[in-house]
Amino acid sequence: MSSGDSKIPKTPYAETLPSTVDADMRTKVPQLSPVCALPYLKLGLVLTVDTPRPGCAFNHDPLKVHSGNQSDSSSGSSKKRLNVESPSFTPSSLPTNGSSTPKKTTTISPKAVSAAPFQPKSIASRSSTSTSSPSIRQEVASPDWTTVAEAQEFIPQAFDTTHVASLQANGGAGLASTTPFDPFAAVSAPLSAATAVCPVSANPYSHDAAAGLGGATFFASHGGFQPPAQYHLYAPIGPHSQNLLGYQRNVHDFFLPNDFREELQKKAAATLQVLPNTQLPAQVDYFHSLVPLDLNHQKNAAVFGFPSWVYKAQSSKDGNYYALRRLEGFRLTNEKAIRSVQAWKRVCNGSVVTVHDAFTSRSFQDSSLIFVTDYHPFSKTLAEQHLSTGNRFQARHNGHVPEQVLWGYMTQIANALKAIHSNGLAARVIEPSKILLTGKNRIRLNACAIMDVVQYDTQRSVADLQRQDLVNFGQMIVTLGANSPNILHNHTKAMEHFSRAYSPQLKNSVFWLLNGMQKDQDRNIDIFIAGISSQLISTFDSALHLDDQLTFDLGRELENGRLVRLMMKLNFINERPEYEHDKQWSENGERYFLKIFRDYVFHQVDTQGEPVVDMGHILACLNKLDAGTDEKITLVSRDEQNCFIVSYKELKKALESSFQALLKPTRRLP
Ligand SMILES: Nc1ncnc2c1ncn2[C@@H]1O[C@H](COP(=O)(O)OP(=O)(O)OP(=O)(O)O)[C@@H](O)[C@H]1O
Repeated sequence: MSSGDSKIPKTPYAETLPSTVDADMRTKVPQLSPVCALPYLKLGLVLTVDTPRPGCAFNHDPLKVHSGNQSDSSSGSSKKRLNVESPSFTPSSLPTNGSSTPKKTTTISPKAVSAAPFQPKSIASRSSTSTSSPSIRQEVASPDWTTVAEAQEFIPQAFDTTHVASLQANGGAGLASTTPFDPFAAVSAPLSAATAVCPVSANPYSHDAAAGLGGATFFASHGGFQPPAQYHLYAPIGPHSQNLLGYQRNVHDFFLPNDFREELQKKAAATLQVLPNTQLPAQVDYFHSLVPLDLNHQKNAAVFGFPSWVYKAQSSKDGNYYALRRLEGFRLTNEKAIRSVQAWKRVCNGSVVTVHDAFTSRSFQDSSLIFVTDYHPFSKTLAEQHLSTGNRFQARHNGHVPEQVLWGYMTQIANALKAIHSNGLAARVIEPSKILLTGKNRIRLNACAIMDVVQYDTQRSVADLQRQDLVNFGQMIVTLGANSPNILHNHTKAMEHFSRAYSPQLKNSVFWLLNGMQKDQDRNIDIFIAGISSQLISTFDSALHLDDQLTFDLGRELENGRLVRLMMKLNFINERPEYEHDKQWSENGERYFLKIFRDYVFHQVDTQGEPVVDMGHILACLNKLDAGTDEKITLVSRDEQNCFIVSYKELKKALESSFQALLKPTRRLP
């Protein structure tokens, strides 16, 4: 226990919880009177028992935590306090935790035992022969996978092995068997989609013709035993804490990780930020509450030909927040120019900042062009991150950009360009100050659509502009790789630096992009994407890992919302002043139980009369209430003159009926 204590991270909830709570989640387990013991159903704890007084007060001793099968030979005093006749709680689905102590499995009703066990149909035929299987648990836990081995071999539907063979036979131009495919080293033949298509093969996981419907039949009800949902039992989802035993949890298991929570809160704060006494217009078309996002006041017309300013603003149409980019002093001469934004609204891609609208405005006492895009709170540009422009992040981030980070950026920009080019558009601005970093290594192409309006009359074709995108893309990577905004002024030096600092594959890819305008071979974003496919896979894998992590984090929060709703209900009911100073409402009947139950949950005191602040107790009690368990607790009135023994099941019933009574328009007390 003591070795684990030092590893407990600091509480992220210091502002909402006393500092003792965090460590207490694992170590402070109070001792309870026999009837009010065992509140740790959710935490999987079995407690020592003490009976100091009838009020269910905690006799607080942080070191008295025991599993049901642990013996504490070191503490004679704790043994004395142990009342062996007290019922010990054993969660029905809790693993034995390495203990050899046999567990009783009497929680399933006789009806349930006779019910058919759940089996995927694909293995049903095999296991149906083994009718001598002794228990449900064994059947479910050890399906016979030999049946799966007998199934037809899985072949992805859009992939044909003959395709690989034909490529290899074809001089290895497309796919070499030993060396990785690099289209930038030599002229490459793009993979033909037609050759990649093969007849649809059978899916071994489907068990009938309807399986093509997304496996819906697999999950359909099997009509047998449906175990009741046990929301109050928290299943551990990896990654797991190393220093905790199976029955232990700490407070971090129930909430988002600290840094993630902090990041989200900063984003929320940035979104809600307002600027009082500002000189900015109160209203710009249908936007209000403008907050400038630029880091300095220097006018810079280098990118668009007009000085540009960025503001956060709230829409009065839908109440959402947007980023407004204002081009100062722009005069619209051709109505068609601004209509080109319509095509950009259709570009919906995770690597592009979505464009919503564009209009001219005189709200700034001049003629301005305003672009409305998604607002990404707390973001910064790649220039701010890597090139020491701006001032917030200067010197802190201005180091060598690791190769994997550059590859990550390249795959995301490639993704953006793929979406833009396939919509018949060109980005036209790809440079570090116009790429937003909205999360860790997560970037989005910003300021799209603007050049299509301000340089509407360009004579260049879309194909030409798309090839120019490739060149701009390459230049941006070289600039980032050199950590210098002006490196491109000396082209040879830039290339030398890049070749020294990065792998040949990265260098070849970038050189290929830089030659985008050359007509020696076909160059477009699709060919580029095919060439960096191995990097795409590694970026994809990272994205999957992140997805797993977020799902895990979400799982931690999942039940918290349920508990908050429960607490809301309790507080709706308890101590309503409109009923004759509360007496008629809560001093009688079932609502009286709820009232003193609230004391039992939140207002425990120890033998010295000191408040017990233990979140584990609260979580356990509320979960049992929500589940309506049969466990009984003793509730003692505040004057200690009355004592009630009620089960959580009864309390749950009381909670529901009282809440329903509140919802009735003309409430009549039952
Ligand atoms: N859609 C957006 N959501 C959130 N913040 C944004 C958005 N667009 C821009 N910003 C922020 O606004 C600030 C100014 O952006 P801008 O594109 O003008 O960069 P800049 O470095 O000022 O470039 P320039 O010198 O060309 O004006 C940056 O800090 C950027 O992070």
